[in-house]
Amino acid sequence: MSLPAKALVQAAANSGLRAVSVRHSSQAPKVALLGAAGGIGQPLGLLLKQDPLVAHLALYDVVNTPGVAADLSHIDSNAKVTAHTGPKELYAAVENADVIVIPAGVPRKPGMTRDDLFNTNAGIVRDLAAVIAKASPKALIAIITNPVNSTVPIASEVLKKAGVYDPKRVFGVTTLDVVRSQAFVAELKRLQSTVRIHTFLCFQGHDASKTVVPVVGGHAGITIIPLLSQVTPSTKFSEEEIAKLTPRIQDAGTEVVNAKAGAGSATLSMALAGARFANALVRGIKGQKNVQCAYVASDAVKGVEYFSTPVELGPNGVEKILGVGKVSAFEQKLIDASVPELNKNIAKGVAFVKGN
Ligand SMILES: NC(=O)C1=CN([C@@H]2O[C@H](COP(=O)(O)OP(=O)(O)OC[C@H]3O[C@@H](n4cnc5c(N)ncnc54)[C@H](O)[C@@H]3O)[C@@H](O)[C@H]2O)C=CC1
Ligand SMILES: O=C([O-])CC(=O)C(=O)O
Repeated sequence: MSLPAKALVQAAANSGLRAVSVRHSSQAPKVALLGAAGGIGQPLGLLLKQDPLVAHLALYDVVNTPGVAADLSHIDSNAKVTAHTGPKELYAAVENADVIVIPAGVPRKPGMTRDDLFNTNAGIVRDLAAVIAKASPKALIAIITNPVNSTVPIASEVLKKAGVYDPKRVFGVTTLDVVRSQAFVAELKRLQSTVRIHTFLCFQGHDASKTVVPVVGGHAGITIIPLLSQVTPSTKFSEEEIAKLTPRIQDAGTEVVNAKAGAGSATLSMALAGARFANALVRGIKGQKNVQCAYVASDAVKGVEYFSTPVELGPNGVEKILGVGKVSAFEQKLIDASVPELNKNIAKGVAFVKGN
């Protein structure tokens, strides 16, 4: 691995990419969660309620918010919980928010692609972004709603139309791809390094909580590109392992959709990933710079306007786009193949807003 790439991954590890920080400051961050009563929203609300950095958790949904808020408000952590239901209460939910996390929208069923959600979810994200543009134009916006490759351009276009767009403040959440990659790599390498001493099995090697895998590109199919050449601790993979792991990571969302057999898509792992990313944004706001992979407006890769890479987060959102670093020939091919697919997804999102 090249030195800059190594430094980048090390920086990610050191920056607390994985850990929930417990440092307090005098600021009192407000986090608004839109889609709070859903499959992701409820466990994500639970995790955010327990994040010591969150002072106010504003829960918004079109249904069932009061029950979720009453339930969460009985947890003995410091975050104040407020409930906001229906479009009339959206403004109050997002007003003065530092971070807005959006898992509002429908999930996939078996046989669907993420793009099949576009017709329903594009309008949801557009309408939420329009209110955010008025009520909280400086908030950092973390979009979970699929298809992320298109919903991020949709929100961005709405903010542009309103004259308040700041490319450093709009994020597509790709943390689940990172979380999964870290889980799968650690599992594979832990199994490989299990040794038998007499009758005991001794586990050596990869600790999932210390494995760091950058994932770049976007958040659908071939646009999800795990950089296995940049794993830390430094890890060797055979060509066969790379050929198996890469599509497993790309199709991991579908693996969950199929296993849930019509009952939705990933919710629990996504809640963890969303909470980790929201915590990183809040830490950045508080001046604790840290590195995360996220799908943002980016010039990291030629010919495409939005791309996920490791980015440094700080008080104003994206402080620095760290790029893809040194990649293998295999990974470069995947990056090249992702560009036309991403451009299609981005153009569809942009046209949705401009045509309206
Ligand atoms: N970025 C990622 O890695 C992932 C993204 N997702 C996506 O997250 C989204 C949500 O998934 P789930 O929570 O499982 O779905 P869900 O159907 O369980 O929950 C969605 C919630 O959004 C609410 N909602 C619908 N329209 C709304 C609006 N206009 N304003 C506010 N809330 C609204 C619903 O009432 C519901 O409570 C889906 O689009 C799914 O594809 C899911 C997993 C991973
Ligand atoms: O696969 C889906 O539809 C939900 C999702 O984005 C994921 O789990 O990565």
